[in-house]
Amino acid sequence: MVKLVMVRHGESTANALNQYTGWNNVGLTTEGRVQAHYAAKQLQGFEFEHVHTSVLKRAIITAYIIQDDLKLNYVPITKTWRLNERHYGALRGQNKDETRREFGEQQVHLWRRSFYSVPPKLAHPDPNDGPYKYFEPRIMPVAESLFGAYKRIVPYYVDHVANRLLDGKNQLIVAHGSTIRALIKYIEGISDQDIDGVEVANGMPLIYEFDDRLNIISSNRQKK
Ligand SMILES: O=C(O)[C@@H](CO)OP(=O)(O)O
Repeated sequence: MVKLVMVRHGESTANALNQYTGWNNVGLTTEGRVQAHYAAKQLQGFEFEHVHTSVLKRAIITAYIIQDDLKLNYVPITKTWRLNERHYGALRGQNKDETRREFGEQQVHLWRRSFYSVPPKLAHPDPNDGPYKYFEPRIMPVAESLFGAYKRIVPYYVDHVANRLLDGKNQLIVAHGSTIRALIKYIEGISDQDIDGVEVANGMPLIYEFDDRLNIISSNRQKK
């Protein structure tokens, strides 16, 4: 039996302001740090061979807090743009309630939770500097549906996480709401329609136990 644990970062400053975040690189609130420590507390005794996170600091800081609390700072960590949150395009930085008033509840729900809906696009991609400067410019999105994010997330999971699980080594992913929704969809084989109802809370470890062919033996995911 091998375990995969996925944790959404603790509350970010943008979460606290009810803003769309996506690839905006915001930090954790005090409450977010508390949630990261709480996640570690839930994972006492869990040992993992590798940590996977995004290049966004809210996830990286959460991962470091968990590693530190579990005294597993030495475990290798990979930071990859492929595990970044879904890119929210021109919605990023906007208040979610204000967009509900402007565009209606239904449109906002589609942007936030449907598999194929693409949020309004940026006129131009951001410059690919900072964490993205060694990647070819075409990786920079102007907006992503969950499907768009899924297409870049799942290949990373297959090549860098599933192979290690198949080798019997526990893995920890510390990432984002939509990144983890995409992975839940892939791992559980959830339909394009039903992924709409899947939510991921900040700092609550999602634990899967697999057999040696990566069939799910158990999971603590609460289903509606
Ligand atoms: O703003 C975001 O990037 C995400 C996660 O916080 O929000 P939503 O729940 O709307 O996908």
